[in-house]
Amino acid sequence: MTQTTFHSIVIGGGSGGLSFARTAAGLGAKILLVEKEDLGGTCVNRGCVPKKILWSAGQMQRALAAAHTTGIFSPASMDFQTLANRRDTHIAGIRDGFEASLAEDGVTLVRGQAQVDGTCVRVNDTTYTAEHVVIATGARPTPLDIEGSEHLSDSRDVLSWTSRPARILIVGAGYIGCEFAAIFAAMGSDITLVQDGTTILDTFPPVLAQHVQDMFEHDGVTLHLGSGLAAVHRTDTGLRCTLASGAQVEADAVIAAVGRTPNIDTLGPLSDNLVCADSGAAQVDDWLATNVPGVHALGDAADRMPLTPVATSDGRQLAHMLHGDGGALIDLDNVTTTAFVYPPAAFVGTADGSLRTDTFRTLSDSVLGPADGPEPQIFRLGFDTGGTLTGAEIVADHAEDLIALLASLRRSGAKVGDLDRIAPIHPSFVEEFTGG
Ligand SMILES: Cc1cc2nc3c(=O)[nH]c(=O)nc-3n(C[C@H](O)[C@H](O)[C@H](O)COP(=O)(O)OP(=O)(O)OC[C@H]3O[C@@H](n4cnc5c(N)ncnc54)[C@H](O)[C@@H]3O)c2cc1C
Ligand SMILES: NC(=O)c1ccc[n+]([C@@H]2O[C@H](COP(=O)([O-])OP(=O)(O)OC[C@H]3O[C@@H](n4cnc5c(N)ncnc54)[C@H](O)[C@@H]3O)[C@@H](O)[C@H]2O)c1
Repeated sequence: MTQTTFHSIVIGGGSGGLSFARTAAGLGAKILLVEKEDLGGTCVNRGCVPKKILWSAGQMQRALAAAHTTGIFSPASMDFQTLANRRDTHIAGIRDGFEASLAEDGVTLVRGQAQVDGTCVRVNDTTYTAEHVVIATGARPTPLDIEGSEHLSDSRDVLSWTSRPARILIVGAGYIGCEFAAIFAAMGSDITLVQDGTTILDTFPPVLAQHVQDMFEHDGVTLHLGSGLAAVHRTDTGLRCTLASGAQVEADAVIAAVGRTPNIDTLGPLSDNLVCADSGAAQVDDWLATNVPGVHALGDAADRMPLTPVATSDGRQLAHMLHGDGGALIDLDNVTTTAFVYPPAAFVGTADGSLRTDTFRTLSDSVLGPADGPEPQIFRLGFDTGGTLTGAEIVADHAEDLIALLASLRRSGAKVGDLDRIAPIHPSFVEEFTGG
C-alpha cells in the first residue's frame, strides 16, 4: 500500500470535479482526481447532454407534425435506435475529450471508488493524502420504495434507452418528470404524469408552472395531481400501475423522477463526520468548506443549487481560493434555470415585484408550432418599488438563452423603461416587450 501526496484530491469527475481539477492544475497545483464511473459525471453521461439531444429530436418531431400546415408534406417516421446511437457517439466523444485534456493539464486520474477519512483517501487499496480533499461526488436518483419497485426506471435508465416505450407513466413532476413527459409526448408516447403536490414544477414561479401545465393538457398528457404511485405489477400486456387514489393505469415503462440523493453516504468514514443539510448535501460556508478540517464540497454534493453551471463555477472558484490568489462564489440569487419542455420555461429572480408586473402573452409567428396553431408564449418582468428589475419569467422558444440576458440586465440594476429604449428586431418575439 503506497502513499502519495498531492496538493488537492478531488473525488468525482463530473462537472464540478473536472472544473476544479483542471483549473487547479492550471494554477500549478498537484492534483489527483478519483472517478468510479465515467468522466463527465451526470450532466454529460446521464443528464443534461443526453436529455438535450432527445429534447432536440422531440422539437423536430413537433415541427414535422405541424409541417403540413405550411404546405410541406413528407412521410416522417422515427427510428429511436438511430437517435440512441447518435446520443451515445456524441457522449463518448465528450468523454474522450475530457480524458485527453486531463492528461494535458497534468491531472493524475485514478479510477475507483474513494473512501475518505479526513484528508486521507483510499482507492483500490492505495492511500493518497493531500492538504485539501474536495468532495464532488454528485447525486443519484432517489428510489421510490413501493410494491413492484423492481419494475421502475430512473433517469439513468431512461437516458440509455434504445427504444421508446409507447405508454409511459412518470412519478414526480419536477424538472426531470416534466422534461421526460414533454420529450416522450412529442415523440408520440402516451404519457401519464403523477405528482404528489397540487402543482407541477413546484420550484418554478406559479404562473410559469400553470402555463406548462396548460400546455401539457393541450398536448394530451394525463395529469394526476395530489396523487402517488402505490404499486406496480407486471401483466401479460404491460405494467399495471395502481395509484394512491386507487386508479389503475397500464404502461410499458414507469419512471421514478422523485428527486435526487447527494452521494455523501458512500464515502467511508467521512460520511459519518460530515454535517449535512436537510437536502442530504454537505453544509458548506462561503469558501465551500465543510465542518471537517481540510475537506471542501461542491456541486450536487454541497447544499448549494444542483445545477451544472453552479457546479462548474464553484469548481473553478474553489481552485482559485485554494491554489490561486482567491476566488468568489457565484451569486445564487442570480442563477438562471430552465425546464426543457416545449417551448422551454425559464426564470431568474421573481417577477412578482411590488411596483408592477408586466405580463406579455403572445403567439409565436417565427416558428412552427403544433398542428392546430402556433405556440402560446409568456414573458413576465417584475420591478421593485424603486423600479429596478427583480425578475424575469419566460416560456418561449429560446427562453434558455434569453433568460441569461435578462439575468445580466437584472444584475446590472436595469430599471422600468430600460427595455423600451431598445429597438428590437421585427418580426421577433422580443418586440412584445422592447421598443417604446
Ligand atoms: C436527467 C437530468 C437532467 C439534467 N439536466 C440539467 C440541465 O439541463 N441543466 C443543468 O444545469 N443541470 C441539469 N441536471 C443537473 C446536473 O446534471 C447536475 O447538477 C450536475 O451534473 C452536478 O455535477 P457534479 O459535478 O456535482 O456531480 P456529477 O456530475 O454527478 O459527478 C459526480 C461524479 O462523482 C463520481 N463519484 C461519486 N462517488 C464517488 C466515489 N466515492 N469515488 C469516486 N467517484 C465518485 C460519480 O461517478 C460522478 O461521475 C440534470 C440532472 C439530471 C439527472
Ligand atoms: N433543466 C434542468 O436544469 C434540470 C433538469 C433535470 C434535473 N435538474 C436538477 O436535478 C434535480 C432533481 O430533479 P427531479 O426532477 O428528480 O427532482 P425535483 O425535486 O425537481 O422534482 C421531484 C418532484 O417529485 C415530486 N414527488 C416526490 N416524491 C413523490 C412521490 N412519492 N409521488 C409523487 N410525486 C413525488 C415532488 O413533489 C417534486 O415536485 C433538480 O432539482 C434540478 O436541480 C435540472
